[in-house]
Amino acid sequence: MNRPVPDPDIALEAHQLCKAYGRGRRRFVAVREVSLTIRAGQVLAFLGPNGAGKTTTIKMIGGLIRPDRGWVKLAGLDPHRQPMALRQVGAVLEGNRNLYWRLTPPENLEYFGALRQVPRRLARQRGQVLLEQFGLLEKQRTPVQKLSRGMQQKLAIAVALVHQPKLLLLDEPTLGLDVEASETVKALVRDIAASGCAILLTTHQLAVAEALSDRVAIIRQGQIVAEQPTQALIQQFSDSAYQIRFAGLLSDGQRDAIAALGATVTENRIRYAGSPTSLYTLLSLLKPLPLLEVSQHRADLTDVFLQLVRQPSPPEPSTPTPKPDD
Ligand SMILES: Nc1ncnc2c1ncn2[C@@H]1O[C@H](COP(=O)(O)OP(=O)(O)OP(=O)(O)O)[C@@H](O)[C@H]1O
Repeated sequence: MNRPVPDPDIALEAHQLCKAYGRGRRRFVAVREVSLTIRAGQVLAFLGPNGAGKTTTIKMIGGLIRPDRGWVKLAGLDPHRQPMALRQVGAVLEGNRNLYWRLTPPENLEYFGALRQVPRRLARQRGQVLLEQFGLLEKQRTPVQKLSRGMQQKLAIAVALVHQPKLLLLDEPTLGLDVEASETVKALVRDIAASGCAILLTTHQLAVAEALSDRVAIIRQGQIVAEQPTQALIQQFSDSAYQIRFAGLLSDGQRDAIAALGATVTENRIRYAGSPTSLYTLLSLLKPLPLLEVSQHRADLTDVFLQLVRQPSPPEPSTPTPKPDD
């Protein structure tokens, strides 16, 4: 049988990953049948409450822990069987852990490049390009420990890119940064994706996830409960009804005419779920009362997230068979 040819556009494919910790009565299933796909240039926000299974999933993707069941492909290679697969991935997982504090930015880029088998000269060249792109050229001679937190974060991301991975794992990229540094890092993340690198973003900062992601996957108690394009998911949770706020008192005639259009009046508010065209008819019925607001409720990712993670618990599926090395 012919082997399927890997799709060069797919940077990450995780298929039905399962992982349990502990044994016997202490056995705990942390991740159940999690599947994720990220294409080149896409940003997937992987969200979930504390303890939902994000880190466990990411460790399986990064080849750090072996799944009990399921498989991972990084640009078509399995990180648990083909060590070359790990060259396809860059990671900024725990703050500034991937930096040497006594070394300068170019020395860090060269050192970590060498660890990833990038020839020294090439690492130096790429390092200069990255330092320029990330606005760090003027700090070339400053050891990392003397850089600001925002600069350290930018450098950590640059270091994760020096071997030109196809997938970047990015954990809380803007945590602890001020507004300006956050905006700079967000712009860089967009540039990295635009250059074709796929990004798996984990964060509890849902506004950042909403601003950066093309797709969102939400995990809860080890299971994916939503996986969709970000804007489509938000739209699904948004209310298309109009809210109209006015001042003054409605006459009985106005009330009847408004009710006849299917709108409901509560004190000085009207809720109207009809067509945008007949909205104008409704607004003209309010004349001459002053209009204070006409709006539509649009959900944000926080509304979506809270609704999804507060739903009643999913049913317990059968757990995977424990492995001897658990
Ligand atoms: N080495 C381990 N041994 C036993 N249980 C573990 C281990 N690592 C994680 N767990 C448990 O697995 C579950 C998932 O943990 P995980 O770290 O993957 O969650 P998370 O979504 O990354 O959480 P957070 O947002 O708090 O970082 C938790 O209940 C955690 O206690």
